[in-house]
Amino acid sequence: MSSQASVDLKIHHPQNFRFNSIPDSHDWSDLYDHPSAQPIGLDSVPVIDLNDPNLIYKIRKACAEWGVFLIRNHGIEPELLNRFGSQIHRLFALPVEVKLKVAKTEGTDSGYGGVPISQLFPKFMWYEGFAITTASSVDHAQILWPDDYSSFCEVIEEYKKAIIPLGYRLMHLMLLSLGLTEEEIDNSLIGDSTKIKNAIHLNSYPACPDPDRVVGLAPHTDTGFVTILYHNGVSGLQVLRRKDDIGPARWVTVPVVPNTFVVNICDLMHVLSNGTFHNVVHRSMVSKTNQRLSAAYFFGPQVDVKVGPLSELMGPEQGLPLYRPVTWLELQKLKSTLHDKALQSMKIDGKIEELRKGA
Ligand SMILES: C=C1C[C@]23C[C@H]1CC[C@H]2[C@@]12CCC[C@@](C)(C(=O)O1)[C@H]2[C@@H]3C(=O)O
Ligand SMILES: O=C(O)CCC(=O)C(=O)O
Ligand SMILES: [Fe+2]
Repeated sequence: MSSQASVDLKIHHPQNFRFNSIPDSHDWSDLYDHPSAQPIGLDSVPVIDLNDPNLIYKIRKACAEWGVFLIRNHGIEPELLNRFGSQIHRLFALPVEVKLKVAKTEGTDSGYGGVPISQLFPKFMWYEGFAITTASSVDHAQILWPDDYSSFCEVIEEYKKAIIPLGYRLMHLMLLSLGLTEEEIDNSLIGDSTKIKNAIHLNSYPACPDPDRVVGLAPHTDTGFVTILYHNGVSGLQVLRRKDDIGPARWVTVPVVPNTFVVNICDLMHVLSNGTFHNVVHRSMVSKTNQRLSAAYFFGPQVDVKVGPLSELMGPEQGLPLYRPVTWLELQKLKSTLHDKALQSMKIDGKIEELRKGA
Protein backbone atom coordinates (compact mmCIF):
# COMPACT_ATOMS: atom_id res chain seq x y z
CA MET A 1 0.00 0.00 0.00
CA SER A 2 1.39 3.42 -0.83
CA SER A 3 1.17 6.71 1.03
CA GLN A 4 -1.97 7.30 -0.98
CA ALA A 5 -3.76 5.10 1.53
CA SER A 6 -3.65 7.58 4.36
CA VAL A 7 -4.35 10.51 2.05
CA ASP A 8 -7.26 8.69 0.45
CA LEU A 9 -8.78 7.96 3.79
CA LYS A 10 -9.25 11.55 4.77
CA ILE A 11 -11.36 12.10 1.68
CA HIS A 12 -12.81 8.68 1.92
CA HIS A 13 -14.44 8.86 5.32
CA PRO A 14 -15.46 12.46 5.93
CA GLN A 15 -18.45 11.59 8.10
CA ASN A 16 -18.16 7.92 8.71
CA PHE A 17 -20.48 7.35 5.74
CA ARG A 18 -23.33 9.30 7.35
CA PHE A 19 -24.35 10.98 4.09
CA ASN A 20 -28.00 11.74 3.32
CA SER A 21 -27.31 11.48 -0.38
CA ILE A 22 -24.45 9.97 -2.36
CA PRO A 23 -21.53 12.37 -2.89
CA ASP A 24 -20.13 12.46 -6.42
CA SER A 25 -16.90 10.89 -5.15
CA HIS A 26 -18.82 7.71 -4.29
CA ASP A 27 -21.36 7.71 -7.12
CA TRP A 28 -20.67 4.94 -9.62
CA SER A 29 -23.94 5.19 -11.55
CA ASP A 30 -22.44 6.88 -14.65
CA LEU A 31 -19.56 4.52 -15.14
CA TYR A 32 -20.69 1.26 -13.78
CA ASP A 33 -23.31 -0.97 -15.22
CA HIS A 34 -25.10 -2.26 -12.16
CA PRO A 35 -26.89 -5.26 -13.61
CA SER A 36 -29.01 -6.77 -10.93
CA ALA A 37 -28.07 -10.23 -9.85
CA GLN A 38 -30.09 -13.34 -10.47
CA PRO A 39 -32.40 -14.38 -7.67
CA ILE A 40 -31.09 -17.42 -5.86
CA GLY A 41 -32.51 -20.39 -7.74
CA LEU A 42 -31.45 -23.59 -9.37
CA ASP A 43 -28.20 -22.03 -10.49
CA SER A 44 -26.97 -21.62 -6.97
CA VAL A 45 -23.53 -21.58 -5.34
CA PRO A 46 -22.78 -25.13 -4.10
CA VAL A 47 -22.92 -25.86 -0.37
CA ILE A 48 -20.48 -28.59 0.67
CA ASP A 49 -20.63 -30.53 3.92
CA LEU A 50 -17.06 -31.32 4.97
CA ASN A 51 -18.33 -34.69 6.30
CA ASP A 52 -19.79 -35.67 2.92
CA PRO A 53 -18.68 -39.16 1.78
CA ASN A 54 -18.18 -37.77 -1.75
CA LEU A 55 -16.25 -34.78 -0.48
CA ILE A 56 -13.30 -34.91 -2.91
CA TYR A 57 -15.51 -35.23 -5.94
CA LYS A 58 -17.75 -32.36 -4.78
CA ILE A 59 -14.78 -30.12 -4.07
CA ARG A 60 -13.30 -30.74 -7.50
CA LYS A 61 -16.58 -30.04 -9.23
CA ALA A 62 -17.26 -26.84 -7.27
CA CYS A 63 -13.71 -25.54 -7.82
CA ALA A 64 -13.79 -26.26 -11.54
CA GLU A 65 -17.33 -25.10 -12.29
CA TRP A 66 -17.87 -22.28 -9.82
CA GLY A 67 -14.63 -21.25 -8.12
CA VAL A 68 -16.73 -20.57 -5.04
CA PHE A 69 -18.67 -22.70 -2.57
CA LEU A 70 -19.97 -22.64 0.99
CA ILE A 71 -18.71 -25.08 3.60
CA ARG A 72 -20.69 -26.46 6.49
CA ASN A 73 -19.51 -28.73 9.30
CA HIS A 74 -16.16 -26.95 9.19
CA GLY A 75 -15.54 -27.49 12.89
CA ILE A 76 -15.27 -23.84 13.99
CA GLU A 77 -17.57 -23.13 16.94
CA PRO A 78 -20.46 -20.70 16.33
CA GLU A 79 -19.68 -19.25 19.74
CA LEU A 80 -16.18 -18.16 18.60
CA LEU A 81 -17.65 -16.71 15.42
CA ASN A 82 -20.18 -14.69 17.46
CA ARG A 83 -17.40 -13.22 19.58
CA PHE A 84 -15.32 -12.55 16.46
CA GLY A 85 -18.30 -10.80 14.84
CA SER A 86 -18.85 -8.63 17.93
CA GLN A 87 -15.23 -7.47 17.92
CA ILE A 88 -15.41 -6.58 14.21
CA HIS A 89 -18.54 -4.58 14.98
CA ARG A 90 -16.88 -2.88 17.94
CA LEU A 91 -13.90 -1.90 15.78
CA PHE A 92 -15.86 -0.24 12.98
CA ALA A 93 -18.24 1.43 15.45
CA LEU A 94 -15.35 3.57 16.75
CA PRO A 95 -15.35 7.25 15.72
CA VAL A 96 -13.49 7.84 12.46
CA GLU A 97 -10.87 10.04 14.18
CA VAL A 98 -9.97 7.11 16.43
CA LYS A 99 -9.74 4.63 13.55
CA LEU A 100 -7.52 7.04 11.62
CA LYS A 101 -4.95 6.78 14.43
CA VAL A 102 -4.16 3.30 13.10
CA ALA A 103 -4.46 4.16 9.41
CA LYS A 104 -2.24 2.22 7.01
CA THR A 105 0.76 4.28 6.07
CA GLU A 106 3.44 4.02 3.46
CA GLY A 107 5.24 0.71 3.55
CA THR A 108 2.82 -1.00 5.92
CA ASP A 109 0.19 -3.48 4.96
CA SER A 110 -1.74 -3.52 8.21
CA GLY A 111 -4.18 -1.10 9.79
CA TYR A 112 -7.29 0.87 8.92
CA GLY A 113 -7.98 1.93 5.34
CA GLY A 114 -9.06 0.99 1.88
CA VAL A 115 -7.93 -1.91 -0.26
CA PRO A 116 -5.08 -1.94 -2.80
CA ILE A 117 -7.46 -2.37 -5.76
CA SER A 118 -9.20 0.92 -4.93
CA GLN A 119 -6.32 2.64 -6.74
CA LEU A 120 -7.52 1.09 -10.00
CA PHE A 121 -10.93 2.77 -9.87
CA PRO A 122 -11.89 6.43 -10.27
CA LYS A 123 -14.54 6.38 -7.50
CA PHE A 124 -14.46 5.49 -3.83
CA MET A 125 -16.00 2.28 -2.67
CA TRP A 126 -18.62 2.20 0.10
CA TYR A 127 -16.15 0.41 2.25
CA GLU A 128 -13.74 0.58 5.15
CA GLY A 129 -11.26 -2.10 6.11
CA PHE A 130 -8.79 -3.14 8.75
CA ALA A 131 -5.88 -5.37 7.73
CA ILE A 132 -4.24 -7.73 10.19
CA THR A 133 -0.95 -9.28 9.20
CA THR A 134 1.51 -9.88 12.03
CA ALA A 135 1.61 -9.05 15.71
CA SER A 136 0.96 -5.42 14.77
CA SER A 137 -2.73 -5.82 15.51
CA VAL A 138 -1.81 -5.78 19.22
CA ASP A 139 -0.15 -2.37 18.81
CA HIS A 140 -3.16 -1.15 16.91
CA ALA A 141 -5.62 -2.50 19.46
CA GLN A 142 -3.71 -0.73 22.25
CA ILE A 143 -4.15 2.55 20.43
CA LEU A 144 -7.82 1.93 19.68
CA TRP A 145 -8.82 0.76 23.17
CA PRO A 146 -6.10 1.73 25.67
CA ASP A 147 -8.19 0.36 28.55
CA ASP A 148 -9.44 -2.82 26.99
CA TYR A 149 -7.50 -4.06 24.02
CA SER A 150 -7.06 -7.65 25.14
CA SER A 151 -10.60 -8.80 24.33
CA PHE A 152 -10.00 -7.87 20.68
CA CYS A 153 -6.53 -9.44 20.53
CA GLU A 154 -7.63 -12.65 22.22
CA VAL A 155 -10.48 -13.24 19.81
CA ILE A 156 -8.28 -12.48 16.80
CA GLU A 157 -5.70 -14.99 18.05
CA GLU A 158 -8.37 -17.60 18.65
CA TYR A 159 -9.79 -17.01 15.21
CA LYS A 160 -6.36 -17.36 13.58
CA LYS A 161 -5.75 -20.62 15.47
CA ALA A 162 -8.99 -21.99 14.05
CA ILE A 163 -8.91 -20.60 10.51
CA ILE A 164 -5.30 -21.44 9.59
CA PRO A 165 -5.78 -25.23 9.94
CA LEU A 166 -9.02 -24.90 7.99
CA GLY A 167 -7.03 -23.23 5.19
CA TYR A 168 -4.59 -26.15 5.17
CA ARG A 169 -7.39 -28.66 5.20
CA LEU A 170 -9.11 -27.08 2.22
CA MET A 171 -5.84 -26.82 0.33
CA HIS A 172 -5.15 -30.49 1.04
CA LEU A 173 -8.60 -31.50 -0.19
CA MET A 174 -8.18 -29.45 -3.35
CA LEU A 175 -4.80 -31.00 -4.13
CA LEU A 176 -6.23 -34.49 -3.52
CA SER A 177 -9.08 -33.64 -5.86
CA LEU A 178 -6.54 -32.69 -8.54
CA GLY A 179 -5.14 -36.20 -8.23
CA LEU A 180 -2.03 -35.64 -6.12
CA THR A 181 -0.98 -38.37 -3.69
CA GLU A 182 -0.49 -37.69 0.04
CA GLU A 183 3.25 -37.81 -0.51
CA GLU A 184 3.14 -35.34 -3.36
CA ILE A 185 1.06 -33.02 -1.21
CA ASP A 186 3.55 -33.31 1.67
CA ASN A 187 6.33 -32.29 -0.69
CA SER A 188 4.37 -29.46 -2.20
CA LEU A 189 4.92 -25.79 -1.50
CA ILE A 190 2.27 -25.65 1.19
CA GLY A 191 4.41 -27.81 3.48
CA ASP A 192 6.07 -25.29 5.79
CA SER A 193 3.40 -23.48 7.74
CA THR A 194 5.87 -21.15 9.46
CA LYS A 195 6.62 -19.43 6.17
CA ILE A 196 3.05 -18.79 5.16
CA LYS A 197 2.13 -15.14 5.27
CA ASN A 198 -1.21 -14.84 7.01
CA ALA A 199 -3.44 -11.96 6.19
CA ILE A 200 -6.88 -11.33 7.61
CA HIS A 201 -8.89 -8.41 6.32
CA LEU A 202 -11.85 -7.14 8.33
CA ASN A 203 -14.39 -5.41 6.09
CA SER A 204 -17.29 -3.08 6.79
CA TYR A 205 -19.89 -1.93 4.27
CA PRO A 206 -22.06 0.64 6.03
CA ALA A 207 -25.78 0.84 5.21
CA CYS A 208 -26.32 3.25 2.33
CA PRO A 209 -29.30 5.52 1.49
CA ASP A 210 -29.03 4.71 -2.24
CA PRO A 211 -27.28 1.34 -2.62
CA ASP A 212 -27.83 1.07 -6.39
CA ARG A 213 -25.46 3.99 -6.99
CA VAL A 214 -22.52 2.72 -4.94
CA VAL A 215 -20.17 -0.25 -4.92
CA GLY A 216 -19.00 -1.96 -1.73
CA LEU A 217 -16.03 -3.74 -3.23
CA ALA A 218 -15.56 -3.54 -7.01
CA PRO A 219 -15.29 -6.75 -9.07
CA HIS A 220 -11.97 -8.55 -8.62
CA THR A 221 -10.31 -11.91 -8.10
CA ASP A 222 -8.13 -12.58 -5.05
CA THR A 223 -4.49 -13.44 -5.77
CA GLY A 224 -3.62 -16.21 -3.24
CA PHE A 225 -4.66 -19.88 -3.21
CA VAL A 226 -7.97 -19.75 -1.35
CA THR A 227 -9.88 -17.12 0.60
CA ILE A 228 -12.11 -18.16 3.50
CA LEU A 229 -14.79 -15.63 4.22
CA TYR A 230 -16.77 -15.08 7.40
CA HIS A 231 -19.66 -12.59 7.33
CA ASN A 232 -22.34 -11.30 9.65
CA GLY A 233 -25.32 -12.73 7.73
CA VAL A 234 -26.10 -9.61 5.70
CA SER A 235 -26.33 -10.51 2.02
CA GLY A 236 -24.15 -8.63 -0.49
CA LEU A 237 -21.49 -10.90 -1.95
CA GLN A 238 -22.00 -11.71 -5.63
CA VAL A 239 -20.01 -13.90 -7.99
CA LEU A 240 -19.72 -13.66 -11.75
CA ARG A 241 -20.91 -16.84 -13.41
CA ARG A 242 -19.35 -17.53 -16.77
CA LYS A 243 -21.47 -17.97 -19.87
CA ASP A 244 -22.71 -21.57 -20.06
CA ASP A 245 -25.62 -23.75 -21.22
CA ILE A 246 -27.97 -22.09 -18.73
CA GLY A 247 -27.35 -18.57 -19.98
CA PRO A 248 -24.99 -15.65 -20.62
CA ALA A 249 -22.46 -14.36 -18.09
CA ARG A 250 -24.36 -13.18 -15.00
CA TRP A 251 -23.97 -12.09 -11.39
CA VAL A 252 -25.21 -14.59 -8.83
CA THR A 253 -25.85 -13.64 -5.20
CA VAL A 254 -24.08 -15.87 -2.70
CA PRO A 255 -26.78 -17.14 -0.34
CA VAL A 256 -26.56 -16.50 3.38
CA VAL A 257 -26.52 -19.90 5.10
CA PRO A 258 -26.03 -20.00 8.89
CA ASN A 259 -22.81 -21.61 10.15
CA THR A 260 -21.04 -21.66 6.81
CA PHE A 261 -17.98 -19.96 5.38
CA VAL A 262 -17.63 -18.84 1.78
CA VAL A 263 -14.55 -20.26 0.03
CA ASN A 264 -13.14 -18.51 -3.05
CA ILE A 265 -10.65 -19.97 -5.49
CA CYS A 266 -7.97 -17.36 -6.15
CA ASP A 267 -5.49 -16.68 -8.98
CA LEU A 268 -2.58 -18.78 -7.75
CA MET A 269 -4.84 -21.81 -7.29
CA HIS A 270 -5.98 -21.34 -10.88
CA VAL A 271 -2.30 -21.27 -11.93
CA LEU A 272 -1.36 -24.25 -9.72
CA SER A 273 -4.20 -26.33 -11.20
CA ASN A 274 -3.11 -25.27 -14.70
CA GLY A 275 -6.43 -23.62 -15.34
CA THR A 276 -8.64 -26.45 -14.05
CA PHE A 277 -9.91 -24.47 -11.06
CA HIS A 278 -11.75 -21.24 -11.72
CA ASN A 279 -10.57 -18.06 -9.99
CA VAL A 280 -13.93 -16.48 -9.39
CA VAL A 281 -14.65 -12.79 -10.04
CA HIS A 282 -16.64 -11.42 -7.11
CA ARG A 283 -17.92 -8.11 -5.76
CA SER A 284 -19.70 -6.79 -2.69
CA MET A 285 -22.93 -4.87 -2.88
CA VAL A 286 -24.33 -2.70 -0.12
CA SER A 287 -27.60 -2.80 1.83
CA LYS A 288 -29.99 0.09 2.41
CA THR A 289 -30.72 -0.94 5.98
CA ASN A 290 -27.92 -3.09 7.39
CA GLN A 291 -24.22 -2.75 7.84
CA ARG A 292 -22.45 -5.73 6.30
CA LEU A 293 -19.36 -6.99 8.11
CA SER A 294 -17.01 -9.65 6.82
CA ALA A 295 -13.55 -11.08 7.40
CA ALA A 296 -11.42 -12.55 4.64
CA TYR A 297 -8.61 -14.93 5.48
CA PHE A 298 -6.20 -15.00 2.53
CA PHE A 299 -4.38 -18.32 2.38
CA GLY A 300 -1.44 -18.14 0.00
CA PRO A 301 1.98 -19.63 -0.66
CA GLN A 302 5.18 -19.00 1.24
CA VAL A 303 6.38 -15.52 0.37
CA ASP A 304 9.55 -16.55 -1.46
CA VAL A 305 8.11 -19.45 -3.46
CA LYS A 306 7.41 -19.26 -7.18
CA VAL A 307 4.07 -20.86 -8.00
CA GLY A 308 3.51 -22.41 -11.39
CA PRO A 309 1.34 -25.23 -12.68
CA LEU A 310 1.91 -28.42 -10.62
CA SER A 311 4.42 -30.67 -12.36
CA GLU A 312 2.24 -33.66 -11.39
CA LEU A 313 -0.43 -32.34 -13.74
CA MET A 314 1.89 -32.14 -16.75
CA GLY A 315 2.63 -34.96 -19.08
CA PRO A 316 2.21 -36.25 -22.59
CA GLU A 317 -1.51 -36.74 -22.10
CA GLN A 318 -2.30 -33.94 -19.70
CA GLY A 319 -0.69 -31.12 -21.62
CA LEU A 320 1.71 -28.24 -21.23
CA PRO A 321 1.92 -25.62 -18.51
CA LEU A 322 -0.23 -22.60 -19.31
CA TYR A 323 1.53 -20.11 -17.04
CA ARG A 324 5.04 -19.17 -16.03
CA PRO A 325 5.70 -19.31 -12.27
CA VAL A 326 5.42 -16.20 -10.05
CA THR A 327 5.60 -15.43 -6.34
CA TRP A 328 2.52 -14.11 -4.54
CA LEU A 329 4.05 -10.67 -4.26
CA GLU A 330 5.00 -10.58 -7.95
CA LEU A 331 1.43 -11.35 -8.90
CA GLN A 332 0.06 -8.66 -6.56
CA LYS A 333 2.39 -6.14 -8.25
CA LEU A 334 1.39 -7.32 -11.73
CA LYS A 335 -2.26 -6.87 -10.82
CA SER A 336 -1.73 -3.37 -9.50
CA THR A 337 -0.78 -2.27 -13.01
CA LEU A 338 -2.45 -4.79 -15.32
CA HIS A 339 -5.53 -5.57 -13.18
CA ASP A 340 -7.54 -8.37 -14.85
CA LYS A 341 -4.90 -8.76 -17.60
CA ALA A 342 -2.22 -9.86 -15.12
CA LEU A 343 -2.73 -13.60 -15.58
CA GLN A 344 -2.83 -13.15 -19.33
CA SER A 345 0.63 -11.61 -19.13
CA MET A 346 1.91 -14.77 -17.40
CA LYS A 347 0.67 -17.08 -20.13
CA ILE A 348 3.25 -19.23 -21.83
CA ASP A 349 2.98 -19.13 -25.56
CA GLY A 350 2.38 -22.75 -26.49
CA LYS A 351 4.54 -22.56 -29.61
CA ILE A 352 7.55 -21.12 -27.87
CA GLU A 353 7.24 -23.82 -25.24
CA GLU A 354 7.12 -26.58 -27.83
CA LEU A 355 10.19 -25.12 -29.57
CA ARG A 356 12.03 -25.07 -26.25
CA LYS A 357 11.18 -28.69 -25.59
CA GLY A 358 12.25 -29.73 -29.08
CA ALA A 359 15.61 -27.95 -28.79
C1 LIG B 1 -2.77 -10.69 1.28
C2 LIG B 1 -3.37 -9.82 0.48
C3 LIG B 1 -4.47 -10.14 -0.46
C4 LIG B 1 -4.90 -8.78 -0.97
C5 LIG B 1 -3.58 -8.04 -0.99
C6 LIG B 1 -3.03 -8.38 0.39
C7 LIG B 1 -3.83 -7.60 1.44
C8 LIG B 1 -5.21 -7.12 0.91
C9 LIG B 1 -5.91 -8.13 0.02
C10 LIG B 1 -7.02 -7.54 -0.86
C11 LIG B 1 -8.41 -7.43 -0.24
C12 LIG B 1 -9.42 -6.88 -1.26
C13 LIG B 1 -9.26 -7.44 -2.66
C14 LIG B 1 -7.77 -7.50 -3.05
C15 LIG B 1 -7.63 -7.91 -4.51
C16 LIG B 1 -7.11 -6.19 -2.71
O1 LIG B 1 -6.98 -5.21 -3.40
O2 LIG B 1 -6.64 -6.26 -1.41
C17 LIG B 1 -7.06 -8.42 -2.08
C18 LIG B 1 -5.59 -8.71 -2.33
C19 LIG B 1 -5.29 -9.93 -3.17
O3 LIG B 1 -6.00 -10.93 -3.15
O4 LIG B 1 -4.27 -9.83 -3.84
O1 LIG C 1 -16.92 -8.84 1.97
C1 LIG C 1 -16.98 -9.75 1.17
O2 LIG C 1 -17.91 -10.54 1.16
C2 LIG C 1 -15.91 -9.93 0.13
C3 LIG C 1 -14.56 -9.49 0.58
C4 LIG C 1 -13.54 -9.71 -0.47
O3 LIG C 1 -13.83 -10.04 -1.60
C5 LIG C 1 -12.12 -9.53 -0.15
O4 LIG C 1 -11.82 -9.10 0.98
O5 LIG C 1 -11.28 -9.82 -1.01
FE1 LIG D 1 -12.05 -10.71 -2.68
